[in-house]
Amino acid sequence: MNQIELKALAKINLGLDVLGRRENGYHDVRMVMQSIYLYDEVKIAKKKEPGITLTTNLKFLPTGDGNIAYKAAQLLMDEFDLKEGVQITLNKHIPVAAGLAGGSSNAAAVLFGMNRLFGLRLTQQELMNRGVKLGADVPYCIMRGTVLAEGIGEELSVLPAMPKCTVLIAKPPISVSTKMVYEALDSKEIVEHPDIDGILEGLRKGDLHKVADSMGNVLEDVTIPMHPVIADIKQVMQDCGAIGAMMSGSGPTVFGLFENRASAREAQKMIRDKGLTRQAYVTNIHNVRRK
Ligand SMILES: C[C@](O)(CO)[C@H](O)COP(=O)(O)OP(=O)(O)OC[C@H]1O[C@@H](n2ccc(N)nc2=O)[C@H](O)[C@@H]1O
Ligand SMILES: Nc1ncnc2c1ncn2[C@@H]1O[C@H](COP(=O)(O)OP(=O)(O)OP(=O)(O)O)[C@@H](O)[C@H]1O
Repeated sequence: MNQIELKALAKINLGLDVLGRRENGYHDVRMVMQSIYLYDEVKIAKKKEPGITLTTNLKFLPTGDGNIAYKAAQLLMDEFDLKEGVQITLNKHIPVAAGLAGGSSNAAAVLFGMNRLFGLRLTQQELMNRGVKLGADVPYCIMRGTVLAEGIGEELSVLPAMPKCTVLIAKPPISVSTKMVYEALDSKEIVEHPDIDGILEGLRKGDLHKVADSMGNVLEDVTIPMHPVIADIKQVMQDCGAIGAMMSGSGPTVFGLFENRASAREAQKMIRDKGLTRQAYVTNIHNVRRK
């Protein structure tokens, strides 16, 4: 095998609770993660010359070790003393710095792909142990599907699959720093914790409405006051019949869950017409899980 092509899926957080802060600044979380059918195309090809070269369709992204996909390749190359080099091609469709784990998912695809390409025989857990060194969302992006994530996001338990529905993603044209959002949370009191157990119960019963009614994200309390457009987008989604609408991760992307695809399209159009953002996409829950 000389090359491998992979889909690096985006994630949304159906629930995101923060339980405490660790001495190193990271936070203990309790999150319900879900893959969606919005993806970057990641191609990894062996090349004779040693080293890593990376190209991407987004000119503003770093192509050296500032790119998390490059870092992932470097990690395996150093550990296994690989003599051949790799050419990584990223065709990005997932919005950047959005709360959709785009970079983490690219890194996960590189770890998974290089394990195959070079016959490294690492188990999924061994890949995830390496992934967490690159970012807290990387282990989940290796596993995918509907998952409870605890610890800093790396302790994963598989959940019953999320019932199928249409997902509208809308990313306002602002960038949010995940580090800054978690830091800002430290100076706030968390008044209401999201009902993560309610989401788990909804998933066990296969009850989409129970899941949607229980959704919550404590990081909204930090990001929304800074960027009220997030609340405006949620409102449009709700007005158009979303059964749930919430910010994903540290934001600023908002996702809406719809039972009816036409309503999702209507919300997409209204979000664009109101000038809230052009980056609005209709997609689906995607329950494929890597084993
Ligand atoms: C917001 C989420 O995307 C929700 O899934 C994740 O919790 C963040 O995952 P991520 O971006 O892969 O996180 P990392 O790249 O490891 O960390 C970025 C920054 O977020 C903060 N961070 C991240 C994860 C965590 N459990 N606690 C934190 O406080 C840290 O300040 C860190 O410097
Ligand atoms: N392969 C990559 N894809 C996207 N961004 C990357 C990549 N490599 C490095 N970056 C940098 O990482 C930063 C965060 O990008 P990313 O799209 O992963 O954020 P995110 O969606 O908020 O992720 P998360 O939900 O895991 O916090 C950007 O500022 C970007 O410059």
